[in-house]
Amino acid sequence: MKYTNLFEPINIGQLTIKNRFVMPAMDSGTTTSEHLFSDQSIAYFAARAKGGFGLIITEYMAVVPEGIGNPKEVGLWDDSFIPNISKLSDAVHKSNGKIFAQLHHSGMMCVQKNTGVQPAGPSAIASANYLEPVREYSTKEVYELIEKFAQAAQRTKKAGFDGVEVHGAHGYLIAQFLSTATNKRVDEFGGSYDNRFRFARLIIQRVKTLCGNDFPVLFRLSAEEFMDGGCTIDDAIIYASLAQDAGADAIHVSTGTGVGGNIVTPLYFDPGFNIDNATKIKANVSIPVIGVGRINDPALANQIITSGRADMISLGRQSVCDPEFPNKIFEERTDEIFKCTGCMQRCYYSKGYDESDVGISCMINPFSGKESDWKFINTAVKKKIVVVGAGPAGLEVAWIAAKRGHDVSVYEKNSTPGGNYRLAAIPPKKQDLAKTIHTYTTLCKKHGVELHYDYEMTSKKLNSLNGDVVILSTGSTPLLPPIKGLQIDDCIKANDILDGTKVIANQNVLIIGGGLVGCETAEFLSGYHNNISIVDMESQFAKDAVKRSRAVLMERLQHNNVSMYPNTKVLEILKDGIKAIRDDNEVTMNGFDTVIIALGSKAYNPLEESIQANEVYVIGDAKIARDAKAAIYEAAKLGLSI
Ligand SMILES: Cc1cc2nc3c(=O)[nH]c(=O)nc-3n(C[C@H](O)[C@H](O)[C@H](O)COP(=O)(O)O)c2cc1C
Ligand code: SF4
Repeated sequence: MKYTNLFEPINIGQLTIKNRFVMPAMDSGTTTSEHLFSDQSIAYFAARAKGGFGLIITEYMAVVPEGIGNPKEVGLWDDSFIPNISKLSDAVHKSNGKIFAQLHHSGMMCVQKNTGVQPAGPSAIASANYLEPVREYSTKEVYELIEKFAQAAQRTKKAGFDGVEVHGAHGYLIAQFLSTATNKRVDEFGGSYDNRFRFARLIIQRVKTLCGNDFPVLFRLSAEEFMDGGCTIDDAIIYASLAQDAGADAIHVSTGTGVGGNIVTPLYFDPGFNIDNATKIKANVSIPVIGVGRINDPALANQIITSGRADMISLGRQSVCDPEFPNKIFEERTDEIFKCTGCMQRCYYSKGYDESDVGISCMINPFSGKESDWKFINTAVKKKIVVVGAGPAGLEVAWIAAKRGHDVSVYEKNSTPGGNYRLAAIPPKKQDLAKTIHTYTTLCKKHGVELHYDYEMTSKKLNSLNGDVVILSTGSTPLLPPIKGLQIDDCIKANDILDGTKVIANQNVLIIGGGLVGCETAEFLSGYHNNISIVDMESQFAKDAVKRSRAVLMERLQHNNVSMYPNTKVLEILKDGIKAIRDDNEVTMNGFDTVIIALGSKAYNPLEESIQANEVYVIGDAKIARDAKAAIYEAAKLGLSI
């Protein structure tokens, strides 16, 4: 499908951007304690420009040292930063991309341990996140800050940047001035829309004065702040018009604040959820409007641009997940797109897999964030590689090894690839996980991997295949601990529900195990008019889920009237319920039609002992049952090293 409208050039002020794809500001996690971009940060941004993004916006950059929100935030407060940031603009320009710097000050969201000084903001109101006393900026200081913003912009211009984005979103300093929740000033910077906008207006105007009218200025704002007394879309429409009047060349419509949340939204928010807000703003201004928020699909991107709902689309996590998203669309290789699932597991809550795995990356594409480090090097010795199991780990290692020139075959016992990861796509709102598997199999086919399904591997068959290398990625099976009364052969497991083997409707259901699988199975079953209860011996349900996703999942379970019983250790499974210990008391819970087991999984690795190949690797859950993020990372590293 040719999505030609996405590749129409557009002007921001007098600057022409080659297409409609924007990479928004995102902390790369690889800047230095000297407040500089590292070689990896530069390689990371350059890869997105090379992948086709017409406009790259840097992660937020501090206009004054006391405004940093992140201890390693890149600085713009004096000229010494110019050589370092020039390297970034050069790298982006090499691929014909344009680069804007995001000008930032955290205001009341600063913390003293990072800045060394007491946080200050429009009013002496503490951030509910950090609970540190906040000082109110004097009127004189506000005027001084305006000058600092403009001087920072001027430095980016000297460093070859094509424009700046004034960060008026997400509850940082400028947004704090805009928000009725945080601006209670009685001088000319508070009390009315015009006054609350004065700080932003004077920054935009002063940037134009110092940098020239032809130096583009984007204004980013949050369409909704999701906090009591915070800005709503109606406020944002007014501020967007005021930004246009002040001389801004485009509006970037984001959402959320550090306190109200939803700057980065979990998978439960639908793709493109914020575009209606961009459209409302677009109806009230004549400058270009950029929309953002879980845009992860070519057809959706195209629809937004073609229908005129926004002028440009900004892809945060999708650009983390696949730096080549625009090029793959242009070259009609959409099946090869790594589609962001919204899981937040490796980009926002960036927990590396090992000590070398630092900075932003992606669960399904661990090459992201490794631009200066991981390379595909063709193999000098072509090996015959046999992979057993077509879950994400097996498929990932297969396509990477094949791309490097090995002869790779994958054998899968089921008729479809994906293993348990495929089942993880079944609960509501998790459909995008299915595309991960589709992408991996597409890449396998592209690089000549032979895929065999409905193939029950045995040691005899495996040895007769004579692989030089055998990779066992046979996944995991449900954990069934020896609980009294548990019928190992007959019990219903969460996977039986998710794979469609068992259909449970209009019943009283008890789920034993409140991990992510148990909770998501509860949500799935709620759609079949069941009355669900979950028990878990831990005090917290879905405790391993990322914070934001977990919070929304809990809200959704409450909305579905799922009853949750923490601190409940099952002693015995009865015909219609359980006997358990809760808070040192024995309790009986009965009257259930169905009891479902969701107690985790254990490695499934039946073949390792009898293999005769020289090189044998066990990866993913087959080694230790863990999450997909670890399995995929491990598989990618192996694929690059065989
Ligand atoms: C790791 C990470 C860091 C971010 N840092 C910034 C930032 O420095 N400035 C900013 O305006 N937005 C920041 N954002 C928000 C993104 O620009 C974007 O608005 C958000 O991720 C929603 O878009 P998406 O759903 O396409 O990811 C960040 C997002 C992520 C995931
Ligand atoms: S880790 Fe998850 S949310 Fe983040 S970019 Fe990758 S798929 Fe998207």
